Amino acid sequence: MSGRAAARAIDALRRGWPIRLAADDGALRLMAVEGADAVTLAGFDPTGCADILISAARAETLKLANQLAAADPDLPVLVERAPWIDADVATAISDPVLDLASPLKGPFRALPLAAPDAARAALRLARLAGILPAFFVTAEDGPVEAEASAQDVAAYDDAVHLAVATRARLPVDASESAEIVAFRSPDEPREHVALVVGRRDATPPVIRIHSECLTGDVLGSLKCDCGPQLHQALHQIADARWGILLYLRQEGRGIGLVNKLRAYALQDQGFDTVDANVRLGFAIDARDFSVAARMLDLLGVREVRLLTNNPNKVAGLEAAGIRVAERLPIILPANPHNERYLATKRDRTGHQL
Ligand SMILES: Nc1nc2c(ncn2[C@@H]2O[C@H](COP(=O)(O)OP(=O)(O)OP(=O)(O)O)[C@@H](O)[C@H]2O)c(=O)[nH]1
Ligand SMILES: [Zn+2]
Repeated sequence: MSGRAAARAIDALRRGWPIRLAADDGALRLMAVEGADAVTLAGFDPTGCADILISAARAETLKLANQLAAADPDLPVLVERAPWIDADVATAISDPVLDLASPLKGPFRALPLAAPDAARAALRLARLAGILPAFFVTAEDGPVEAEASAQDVAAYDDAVHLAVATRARLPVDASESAEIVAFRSPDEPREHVALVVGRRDATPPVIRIHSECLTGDVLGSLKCDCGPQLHQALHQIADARWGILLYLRQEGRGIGLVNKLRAYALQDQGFDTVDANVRLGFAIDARDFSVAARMLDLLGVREVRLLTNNPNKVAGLEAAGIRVAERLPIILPANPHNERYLATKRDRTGHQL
């Protein structure tokens, strides 16, 4: 297993280069649909017969999902490459944001999937690369820029590889007595940080697990509650005896900034935050809280008082071996732009608001 192989495959996909992805059930030669054009597609697939691999949810929107009585409703779907499907049509097939502007023609035909495990790994790789989960696929051989296996993909963002990179004193607005600790893993580029506030003692710290939200944390977006929650959490932590803010680089609940902004574009079309993620072909929440548990472990913390309204965060942390002695709510007033978002969190993802 090699995180490095997965890192190379992710890099290649983001650049529009072909890769080979192998699993126990077979191998696929893949190129991302995102960013492909007539020239790159002809280079990848000179005979024009590469099929298109998409998520089950996207296949459902395209009325394709029930063509194959699949035992597993989450299995990716292979779309046959009809002669009229060029790079532009493939782009429209892969990107639900374009549905209103360019209604899809069809009819599309689903093909049996020869290597389901490799297909699943491909979709996971797309999420890690922050691209749309859609690929041109050929089963036969051809040139590739990188090769990885499903095991490489699974190992890539395993929290076990995280280690403390460095630490320094960092006085902040909420507390002058704070230390920042940065974490790195060898192959995965996202650098997570912890801010340890106050004087450590034997009591469980008050902690907040905050997932990066560029729009909310930096730009003051009113679409979510992230920015105000971050600042409120820092103050609640500073008011406690001691505490820790974990800042995880899991933007957009783990789908990356660009895909989150695609979800926002779908929300502009009327979908809520849950349906927007699903329509894009991602899980409702793709975050991995074992990262938070690993960071706490490296800080020598086994038991916490967790600031959250999200029962899945409590469950995720406990499943990863951290005892949650208490859940502390963190509730802020809504504004007209995030009212629906907060209602969706309450009604569809079990947030206790
Ligand atoms: N995909 C997606 N991500 C979003 C959206 N709005 C906010 N986010 C992301 O949601 C994450 C913030 O969630 P959190 O506040 O940590 O967690 P939570 O699940 O709301 O739970 P709490 O602890 O109760 O706040 C950040 O990564 C945001 O970028 C959205 O509409 N779509
Ligand atoms: Zn946000």
